Amino acid sequence: MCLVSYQALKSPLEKLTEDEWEQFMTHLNKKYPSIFTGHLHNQSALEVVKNILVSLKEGAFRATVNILKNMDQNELADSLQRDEGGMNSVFGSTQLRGHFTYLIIQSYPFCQFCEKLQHQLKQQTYFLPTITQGEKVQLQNMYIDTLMELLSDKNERLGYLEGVDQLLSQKGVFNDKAQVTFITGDAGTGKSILLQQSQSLWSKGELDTGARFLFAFSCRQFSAFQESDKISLWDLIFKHNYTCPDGDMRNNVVEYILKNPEMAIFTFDGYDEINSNFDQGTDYEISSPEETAHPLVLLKSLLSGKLLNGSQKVVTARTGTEFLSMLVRKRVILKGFSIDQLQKYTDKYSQGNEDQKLVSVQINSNHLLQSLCLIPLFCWIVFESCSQSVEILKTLDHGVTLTSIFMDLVRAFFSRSNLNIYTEAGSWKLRAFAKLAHLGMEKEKFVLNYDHLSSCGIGENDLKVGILIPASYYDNGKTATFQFMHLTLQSFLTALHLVLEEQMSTRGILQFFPQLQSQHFLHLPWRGGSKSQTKSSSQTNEHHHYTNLFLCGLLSKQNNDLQEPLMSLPLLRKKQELLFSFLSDNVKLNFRNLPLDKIDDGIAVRLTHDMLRMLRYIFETRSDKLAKLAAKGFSAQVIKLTYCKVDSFDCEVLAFVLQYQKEFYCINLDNNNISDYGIRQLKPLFSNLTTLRLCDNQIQDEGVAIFTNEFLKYKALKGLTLFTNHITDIGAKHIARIIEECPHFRRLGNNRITGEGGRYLANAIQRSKAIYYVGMWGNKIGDEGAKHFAEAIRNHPNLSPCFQYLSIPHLMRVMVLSLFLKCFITLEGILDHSSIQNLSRSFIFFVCAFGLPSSIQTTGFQWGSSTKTEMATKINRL
Ligand SMILES: Nc1ncnc2c1ncn2[C@@H]1O[C@H](COP(=O)(O)OP(=O)(O)OP(=O)(O)O)[C@@H](O)[C@H]1O
Repeated sequence: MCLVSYQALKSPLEKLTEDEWEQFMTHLNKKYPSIFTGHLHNQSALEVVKNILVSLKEGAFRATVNILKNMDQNELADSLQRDEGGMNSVFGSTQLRGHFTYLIIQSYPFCQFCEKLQHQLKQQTYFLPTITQGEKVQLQNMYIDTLMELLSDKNERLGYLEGVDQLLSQKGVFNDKAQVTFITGDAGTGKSILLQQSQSLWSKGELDTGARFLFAFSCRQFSAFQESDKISLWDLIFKHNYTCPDGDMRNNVVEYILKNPEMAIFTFDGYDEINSNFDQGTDYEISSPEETAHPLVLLKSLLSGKLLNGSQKVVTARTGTEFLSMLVRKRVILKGFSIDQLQKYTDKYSQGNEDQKLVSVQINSNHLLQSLCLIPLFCWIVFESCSQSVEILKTLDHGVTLTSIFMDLVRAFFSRSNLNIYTEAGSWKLRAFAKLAHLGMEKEKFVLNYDHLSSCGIGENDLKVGILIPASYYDNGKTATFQFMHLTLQSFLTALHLVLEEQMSTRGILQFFPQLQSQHFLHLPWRGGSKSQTKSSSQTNEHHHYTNLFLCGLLSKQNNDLQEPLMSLPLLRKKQELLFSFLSDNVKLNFRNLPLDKIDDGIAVRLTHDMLRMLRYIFETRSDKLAKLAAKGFSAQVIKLTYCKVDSFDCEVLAFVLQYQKEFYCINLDNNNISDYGIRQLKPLFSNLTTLRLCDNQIQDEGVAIFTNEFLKYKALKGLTLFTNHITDIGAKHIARIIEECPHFRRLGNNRITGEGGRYLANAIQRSKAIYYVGMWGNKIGDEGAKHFAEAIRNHPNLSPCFQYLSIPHLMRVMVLSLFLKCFITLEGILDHSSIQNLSRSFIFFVCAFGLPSSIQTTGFQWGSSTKTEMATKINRL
C-alpha cells in the first residue's frame, strides 16, 4: 500500500524531461527553500520524493500537484490528483499516510522525533480556551482568519496575508538576512491564537515551509526561571518543553539541527511579558547550544542568530513593544476581525445554540458592541459570558463598555461555581483574586505559584472558578504554577483591587500611570535602548495601560452600581475624585497649547497614539467634563490622527470628545482601521465636518452609504479622500450623489470600482459644474468607464484641461479617446519610473501630437530632466 503511494508521487516526476526536472526543482526550492539544504542538482527522483514526503508529510501530494500545475504539466498533475483521491477513498488517508510515513521514518531516525513533535503540537493546538466547564471547543471549528497586515521596515503597508499558511512564506519579507517574523497587535487581537493555528497547520504539513521541527515557547516561561538558573538550549528544548530521551534519537536530532538550522522554527509568544528585571549584560550572548546560560540569554542569542544561525523565529508581542529592527525579516500587524470575518465568527458561534443566536442578534443590532467585537477576545468574552447567564445577556442592552464586559466575564466565572460576587463569600473570593492579580502585575509576574496564591487567600478549591489556569507544563509539572486565564483579565482584576482595597492609599490607585510612578519599563538591553534612557509613555508596560483603562471604567460614575455593593460610598467617592483630578491635570498638561501646523486644509493639530490613549481613558470614565476639557485643546481647523492605530471603537471615543467641537473642521484619519462600524460611530460629528480623509481604512459600501446620507443632510462637505479601501460600484453610486451636491475634490483611487461605477461617477462629474478634482487611479473602470470619463471631461468648465489620476492603462485609454474626441487634456497622472519605461505607443503618439504635458505629478518620482531625456530618446527611436 505504501509503495503505491510512494510510487504515485514518484512516477509523474520520472516522466519529466531533464529541463522540466530542473524547472520542477527550481519551483520546489523557491516555494520550500528548506527542503533541500545542499546541492539541488543531481538529486534522484527517489531522494526528492523522500525529502518532500518527510518535510511536507500530508501536504506532499498537494504541494507536488501545485508545482506541476504551475509548470503547466496539467496532465501529470491531474493523474497525481486522481491517484491521491483513489488512495484516500480506498485506504483512508490518515492510516495510509501514517503507515507510509512510518516507512520513510525508518531511513531517517531523527524523523521519529519529528513525528512525536507533530503529534504533541497537534494535541497542544487542538482546543481553544473556553470558560464553559467541561465543554471543549476545537480550534479548527472556531478559528477565523483576522486581518494580518504586512508592514515594511519603514512602516509602509505591503498588503495583507491571505491566510495563516503564508506566515513564513516569502510574502512581505523585507530583510532576507534577518530571521525573525515579528507579529504585533493590541490585546486580544489573536496573536496567541494565530501562533496556535500556524502550529496546528505545521503539524498537518499545511504551513508554507519545509521546516521539520517546530518548537513553541511562551515568553512567560522565561520569567518563571530563577535569576541564577542556567541551562543549555538542548535542555530548554528537550527537558523543559519537548521530551526527547537521551541517546541515539536525541543525538540524531541534535546533529541534524546543527547541520540544518533552517529546518527548525522557534515560536515565542508574548514577548511583551518578559520580566524586565533580568539584566544579563548588554553583549552577553552564547553561540553553542551545549553551553549553559540563563534562558533569557538563550532567547537573546537565538533571536540575534548567534545561536543556531539560520533557524526561523516567530515572535509575538503587544503593539508598541520594542524590538531590535535589524533582526526583523517580516512584520505582521494583527488588526482583529474585518466586518465579514466577524460575521463568520458570530455565525459559527451561534450555530445550533439558541442563547448564542440571541447574542449574535444583540451584536448585530448594537453598534458599539459590534465595534468592540471586532477584537476577537472581546467577542469571545461576550459570547462566553452570555452563555453562562441570561442575566448578562440582558445587560448588553444598556450602554456597554470595555469595563462592563470584563465585569460580565468575572460574573460568568463566578456563576459557573454558583457564586455571586455580591454575597459575602463571593466578594471575599473576588477580592482574593484581585489581590493576586495586583501582586503579579506589580512584580511583572504572570506565572504564579502556590505561595503567591496562599498569600492572597486562594486555596486549591478556588481553582475551580476557572479564573486561574495551570501553567505547570512550563516546568514539566515539577512545581504547580498558575496563570490568569487571559492577561487582560489580570489587568482588569488588578484595577479592581486598586478600587476595592481599603488599605491602599488613595494615591496608590494611580500607581500604574507612568507620570506618577518611577517608570518601570520592559527592558532587555538589546531591544534598542538602555535602562537609563527616559522613555515616552507609549513605551511603558502595555499591561499597565489596560489596568489604567479598567480603573477609569470602574471608577466611572456610570458604573457606581457595580462597585457600591462592594465598598463604602465615601471611599468610592474619594477615589473617583482623585482619578478625576489626576485626569483633568493630565488633559490640561497634554492637550493645551498643542503645536499647530499650517497645511493645505488649514491649521492642523496632530494627535499621537499616546493622546488617543488618554482619550480612551476619558471615554471609559464617561465624564462629559473631561471630554469638554480635552476638546478645547483641539480647537484647530484640522484634526490629524494619521497612522494612530485608530480602530472602529476609537471612533466612539473620538465622537464622545469631539462632539464638543462646535466649529467646522476637517478630520484626517488616513491609514487607520476604522471600517464601516467606525463610520457609524462618527455620525454625530458629520454635521461639522468640512473634510474627511479616510484613506486605507477598510471602508466598504455600507460605510459610504452612511456618510453619504449624513453629508447630504448638511452639505458642508468640501473634501473627501477615500483611496485604498474596498469601495465597489455600489459605493461609487453613493459618491456620485456627493459629487453632484458637494462639488469639491474627491479621491477614490485604489478601490474596486469597475466600468459601471465609472459611469455613475462620470455622469455625476458631467452634471457637476464645480467639481475640479477626481482621483481614480488603481480602479478597474476599463474602456467602457474610460469612454464615459472622456465624455464627461469634454468641455467641462473645471476638469478641462486638468484631468487627473486614472490608473495608467485607463489613463492611456482616456487620452486616446480624448484625442478622438478632440479634447485636449493636461496629463497629471500617476507615473513612476517603471511606467515611463513601459510607455505605450499611444502615449508617445500623444506626446508627438501635443508635446510633453505641461504639468506632471508623480508618486514618489519627480518628472525631472532625466525622465524627459528618456522620453525624448523613446520618441526619437520612433
Ligand atoms: N482568529 C481567531 N479566531 C477565533 N477566535 C479567536 C481568534 N483570535 C482570537 N480569538 C479568541 O480571542 C481570545 C484571545 O486571543 P489571544 O489570546 O490570541 O489574543 P492576544 O492577541 O494573544 O492577546 P494578548 O496580547 O492579551 O496576549 C482567544 O482565546 C480566542 O477565544
